[in-house]
Amino acid sequence: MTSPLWAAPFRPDPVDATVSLLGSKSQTNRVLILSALADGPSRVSRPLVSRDTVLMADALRSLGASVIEDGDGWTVTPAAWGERQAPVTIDVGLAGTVMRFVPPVAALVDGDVEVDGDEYARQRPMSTTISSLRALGVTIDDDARGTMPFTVRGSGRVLGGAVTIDASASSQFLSALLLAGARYDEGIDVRHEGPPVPSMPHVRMTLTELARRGVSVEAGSERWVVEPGPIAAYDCAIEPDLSNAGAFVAGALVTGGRVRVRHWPLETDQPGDRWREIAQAFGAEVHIDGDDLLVVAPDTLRGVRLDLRDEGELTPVVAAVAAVAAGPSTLTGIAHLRGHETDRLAALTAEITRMGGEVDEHADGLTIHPRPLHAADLETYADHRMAHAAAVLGLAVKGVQVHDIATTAKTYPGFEQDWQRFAS
Ligand SMILES: O=C(O)C1=C[C@@H](OP(=O)(O)O)[C@@H](O)[C@H](O)C1
Ligand SMILES: C=C(OP(=O)(O)O)C(=O)O
Repeated sequence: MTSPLWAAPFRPDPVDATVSLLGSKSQTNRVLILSALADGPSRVSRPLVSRDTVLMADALRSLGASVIEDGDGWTVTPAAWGERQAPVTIDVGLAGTVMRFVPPVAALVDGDVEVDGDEYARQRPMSTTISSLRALGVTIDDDARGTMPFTVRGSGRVLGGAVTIDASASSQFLSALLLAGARYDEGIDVRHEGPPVPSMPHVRMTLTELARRGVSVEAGSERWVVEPGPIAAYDCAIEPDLSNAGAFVAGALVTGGRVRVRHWPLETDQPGDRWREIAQAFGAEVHIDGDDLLVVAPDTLRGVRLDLRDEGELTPVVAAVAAVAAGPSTLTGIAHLRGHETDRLAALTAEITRMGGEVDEHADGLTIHPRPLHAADLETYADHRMAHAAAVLGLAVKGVQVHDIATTAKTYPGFEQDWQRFAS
């Protein structure tokens, strides 16, 4: 590992901080996709501008849309879908939302669109994207391994109609088809067959954004029908990212401190809203104060038992808190995390163990037994949330250094500076 080590700030006494958050990655990338498919220009206020969302904007530009930065936001003008276009390659980085949401849109271009990404992105599951698009009439060239790179050979239109998928490895397979489906000739009628779909709040976020743009969707528990038709242009402001809020809530918890998170949305589809319940499960007091969230840590953190199937992306930071709690914690429902930025169950086990902790790794979760932890140099596996988890552990344990803290730029440019301020 060649990147410089970051000395994580250690805070032996309670933090007492107020934090404001950047915009939501998941909402920004949905809004970009839908604006690019809409029937006129849309303005996006306070978008997240980070690696994942810039990659999305660039991908949509490569497909003919325009995304122009102005003031505190972006104006998105749709592409002329269906027109002939020279071959392009889209770089998805390590962004699940880009690798899963863009191919169903790329199929609306008349031309070849190659989809590729970071080295580790080439290991993330993509077979459901490939097989579902094929079933809907799209030609795709791949090497039959169910991963990137592959080429979508669009003909300018997609027939659409009924398709059965297994979205148990990622809700993004389902969201992707729902986002583009209204622009297919027959719309889309998706049925899920298999173990439960994870991250259902993210699917609800997809449905909310579609409803705002006048798209008619019949949503069941295992079947979703999107009528063909226009997607209305829509101006919106992006909510603060509540999953990224988790690091600060966790920082308050592990130091026995308190944090005020500004502008916590009172109604939201974001899975990060569950931090209110998670903090309480660890023993904290949680209040909504005006439009802020206030979290006051207990003297002693209780161990927790949490099913995180719906909020899998919170797991690394929850696990970091669990590692310094007073009793054991069990996190379940998260087998799909093995296909995230890295195999997060293996990564968390390795890094907590590296600090002297004890973790039982299960097929679909973790049991974390608190042990006295010691300093260590923590790996982050190109995973922004492993970096957040490392920062939280470093706040609680003196001498932690973190490899590649810059990986946080995936969803949070400026994380190091904000964390330093929070910790001081
Ligand atoms: O649709 C989205 O914006 C996301 C869905 C979830 O993916 P999985 O269902 O693969 O967990 C989540 O973990 C990811 O960070 C963002
Ligand atoms: C799983 C995550 O990201 P992605 O959108 O790349 O899947 C995440 O942000 O925790």
